[in-house]
Order: sequence, then structure tokens, then C-alpha cells
Amino acid sequence: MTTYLLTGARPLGGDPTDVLVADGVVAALGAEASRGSGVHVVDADGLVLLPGLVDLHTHLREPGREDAETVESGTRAAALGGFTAVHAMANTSPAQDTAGVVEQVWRLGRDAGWCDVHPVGAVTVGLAGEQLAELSAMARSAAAVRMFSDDGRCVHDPVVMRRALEYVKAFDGVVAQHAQEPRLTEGAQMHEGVVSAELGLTGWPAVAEEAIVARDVLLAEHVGSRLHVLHLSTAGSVEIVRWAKARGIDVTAEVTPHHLMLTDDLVRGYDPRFKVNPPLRTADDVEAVRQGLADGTIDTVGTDHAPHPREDKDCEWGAAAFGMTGLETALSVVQAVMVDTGRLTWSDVARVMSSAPARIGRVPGHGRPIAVGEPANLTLVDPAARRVVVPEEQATASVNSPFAGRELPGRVVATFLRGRATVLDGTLVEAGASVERASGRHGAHA
Ligand SMILES: NC(=O)N[C@@H](CC(=O)O)C(=O)O
Repeated sequence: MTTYLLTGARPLGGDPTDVLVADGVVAALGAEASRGSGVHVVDADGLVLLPGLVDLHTHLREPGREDAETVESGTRAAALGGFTAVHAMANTSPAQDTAGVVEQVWRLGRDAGWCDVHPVGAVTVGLAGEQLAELSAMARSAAAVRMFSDDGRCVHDPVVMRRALEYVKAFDGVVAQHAQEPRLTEGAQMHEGVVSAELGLTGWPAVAEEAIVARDVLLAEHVGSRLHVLHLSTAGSVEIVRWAKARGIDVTAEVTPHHLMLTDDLVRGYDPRFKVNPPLRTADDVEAVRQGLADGTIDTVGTDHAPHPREDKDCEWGAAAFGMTGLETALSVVQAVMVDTGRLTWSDVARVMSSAPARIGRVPGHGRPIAVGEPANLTLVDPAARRVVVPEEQATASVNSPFAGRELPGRVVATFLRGRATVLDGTLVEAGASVERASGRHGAHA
């Protein structure tokens, strides 16, 4: 395995130091990190070193929708985005509702080798919301599932939700809820408000999310279990989670990059790239989720990377699928709206994009401090770089990025998975490829 010396890197945005990556771990820091022969030197002057990013919310689409994404293409995108672990959502076809399917996805991830893939188990059989899936068998499988979700659909029956919350306690699991009251959102096409009224599109009211978040934090309290709220999108949801945490309820919450940056005003152009579930909300909601992330009410940023083939997006608004890609832009969006505005430090970014999601998902070896002896799951970022997003140039197999054509700050220069470079000079390093060739071909970043 190649040994790397990152010279002048700034761990968590702090003072520059040298970092030696050898034998899968952070082997030395500072003056102890010496060059030696055969060491591949990465000039990290001015670059920020973070623990490898962890996503709790990725749709890899395999099995069943390989026309949108595969584990291979999705995890390439993840590595380029700085991720060393992703959670693969359960709304595949067949759904990830048995030990067999979660093991299949886990193996595909291991064989691809770009990042760790932790399959999410479905809460109910076929995500139908009626009968609990084999949660315990998925937890005891090789995939060691700890997070369960019917994401894409809400576990709306309170009795089923209560049973799921009770059941996962046996193996320290967490139920991740897609909070959407189905009756209040029938036929919904966008956020219910001024813009939906003007456009004449059926609205998805904030209360449809907030009613479920409120119910579920109370259920989690009642049974003493762990709840994670996916893609929180409204000011009211932030307030409810803030209240629940103050009360000592074991709830965590997530916000997506797109809900941190974009508003429902974008729907005016009827471009289905901006169609997503939950929908883009108002500027007040965007401000509330930014505030919630800054003050710790919202624990983590989850991408909700939701690739769709062109035919499901290149159509009129009403017929288009809900969802946006996000793995390759997430860190840049967080830098733009939270770091460059002074609302989060790089150390906070390490918390919301690495250590918090690793803790919520119970992912060993990720989200660890950058310290000698720790597994070398690392991401090296150039915060001074700027780039225009071109979806066709991304590794994800789909092009439905809401950030297409936008200039965003920051660039992932390198990603290390247990000491192996999956990305160097902003380019994927194929397993077995000579590192010298890879970096020589694409030139130094600095
Ligand atoms: N977030 C989305 O808009 N889409 C998700 C599922 C979902 O959460 O609705 C998808 O799987 O495409």
C-alpha cells in the first residue's frame, strides 16, 4: 500500500501540519511525519483536511434502477464528493427489506471499493407501510444494518411506527423517518404557499411534515427509542426538534444541501430539476434550517442524492420524478452557505458531515478525530477553488443536478479510504493503478 505525506495540510481548518498516511492509518503528525523513500508527497498547502465524509441518505438505485445509478457509479460519485461511507436507501426494486437484499448491496459496495456502503433496511415489507420487515435479520446479516427507513414513503401508521421504534432498540438501531402525512399531500407537486397558488400547482403544506415530526418525537419519547428525521425542510420542523431535544428526547435531524440553498421561487420556470420531495420551501424556511444547523438543532447534512434517468426528468413538471443528485456538490454547497458566511467553521463541518452521521448510523472507523493511530478515512479540500457545476462531467450516472451551471466554491482534492487514495488531484484512482501515473497525468492541484 502506498504511503502518503500530506504537507502543510490544515486539519479541521486549523494550523498547517504534515500528515503521514501509512498502513491504513494516520501514522504520524507534524515533525514526526517524515518523507522517507517511496513516500508519495501530496502538496496540501492551504488545503483543509477533514475526516472522510459520511452520508446517511444516498439513493444508489441498485438493484432495480440501474438506468439511474449503480452501486459502482454512485460510490464513484461519493468518493469524488469526499465521502468515505454512504448509507444506501431502501427504496430499490426489490426493496431492501430482507437480509438477502441488504447483503447483496453491501457486497456490491465492498467489491466496488470506492467507499463503505451501509445499506438502510426498509421498515416495512415492500415499503408498503403495513407489516414490519425482518429488521432483526437485517441487523444480524453481514450488512449489520442499524438504520431503517421507508424513505420515499412515510411510515404513517402510528402503530407500525411505534412497533418499529420499539423493535430497533434490541440492536441499537434507529428509525429514519420520511415525514410526510400522506393524506395532506395527495397529488402534491410543490410547496404549498404563494408560488403554488400563483402557478396553480397542488401544494405540499409544511404542516404535512410538521405533524409527523411532532407525532414521532412523542412516540420516540414514549417508547424510549432513537428517531432520526430525514430531510427536515420547514421552520416549524426545526422548532419541534429544538423543543424535543430540550425535553431530552433521543431525536436527531438532517437537512439536505438543496434545502439549505434553494427556494420554491425556482419552480416558476417549471424546470423539473427543481422538483424534489420534500419540496423546496420559502426563504424563511431556508433561513430556519441554516440557523438550526448552526445551533446544533439539526445534527447532520444528508445529501438525499436521488438520481433519475433523463426520461423521468425531461418531461412536463407534473409527470417528472421527485429528486436531485447531490453527492458531488454537497460539500461545496455547505461551504457556500455555511462556511463562507461565517456560520460554521471547518471543525463544525467535520461534525455535521462526518462525526455526527457516523454516530447516528453507528458506523465504526469513520468520523474519527484526525489523530495518530486512527483509520485514515480522510478528505482533503481546496476551499479557494471555484468551479461551475456541469452534471455531464460528474461520475453519477444521472444529470438531474439543481446546481447545474452554478459556480460553487471548494473542490475535493483527495479522498482516502483506510489509507488508500480513492481520489487524488480531484480524479478517481482506479484500484491497482499506479499513484504516480494517476497524479502525473492530471497534474498537481496547487
Ligand atoms: N427525495 C426525492 O425527491 N426522491 C427520493 C425519494 C423521496 O424521498 O421522495 C427518490 O428516491 O427519488
